[in-house]
Amino acid sequence: MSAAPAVSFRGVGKRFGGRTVVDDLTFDVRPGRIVGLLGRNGAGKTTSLRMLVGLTRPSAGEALVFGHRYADLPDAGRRIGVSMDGIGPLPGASARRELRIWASSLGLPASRADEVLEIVGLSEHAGRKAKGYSTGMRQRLSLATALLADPDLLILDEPANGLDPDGIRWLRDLLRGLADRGRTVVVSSHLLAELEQTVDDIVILQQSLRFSGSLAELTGGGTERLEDRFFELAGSGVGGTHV
Ligand SMILES: Nc1ncnc2c1ncn2[C@@H]1O[C@H](COP(=O)(O)OP(=O)(O)OP(=O)(O)O)[C@@H](O)[C@H]1O
Repeated sequence: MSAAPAVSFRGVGKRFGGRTVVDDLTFDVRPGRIVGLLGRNGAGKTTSLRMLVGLTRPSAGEALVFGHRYADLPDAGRRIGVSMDGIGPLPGASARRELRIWASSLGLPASRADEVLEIVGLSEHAGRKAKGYSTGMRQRLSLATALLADPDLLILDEPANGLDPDGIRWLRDLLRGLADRGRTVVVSSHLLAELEQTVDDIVILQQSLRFSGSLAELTGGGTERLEDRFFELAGSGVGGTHV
């Protein structure tokens, strides 16, 4: 397939102070794929996603969405949906009101707020203040925000955190449905078993790139477990010998 990549990291590096936290990261994400970004705590996943959406400036290389830096991509706010800590509606008003404000800033009709609340299963709680939401409900609200403009590319940092088993299953179906409609999803997660059931492709990051390719390629067509391959490629952890 010759479609231009939805996401390209080209020699991306990031240093904070004198410390390198992302080193020479290069990989592409093809449109219509669900890609799992995998790495231990502190591996540089969030930093990499933040560089992709222009929230952190790379120290080297470039992180591109649809061939452009985020800041230079026309209509970036509508083409790219982001669910990440620190991005999303402020929790002061009701979820519906916050989403309506967000929709308006994207040039979308207010009715879109109720549509995405329905999609993420929050319709019943739409009138409640988001600051009273549970962790899982906040996660759903963050996803609702990312989905508002029905974007071409979704960038989701740990979207399964706080979701119950029903929520995790729902998220999996949601992501698959989006990919079936040609959308691209980049999702970071620690939940290896969950990722194994959800993604097409895997990127393993441990400061530098350890693997980029299809899940099938990584697991020998399912003959090896993702968890085993992860430990082989990411090296031994610093937090102990048991998982
Ligand atoms: N603004 C910052 N200033 C200094 N160091 C930072 C900053 N942001 C991140 N770091 C450091 O960069 C490294 C990578 O952090 P990052 O949040 O990208 O990792 P992660 O893979 O997302 O981890 P986790 O799975 O724990 O969320 C960490 O050592 C972190 O402390």
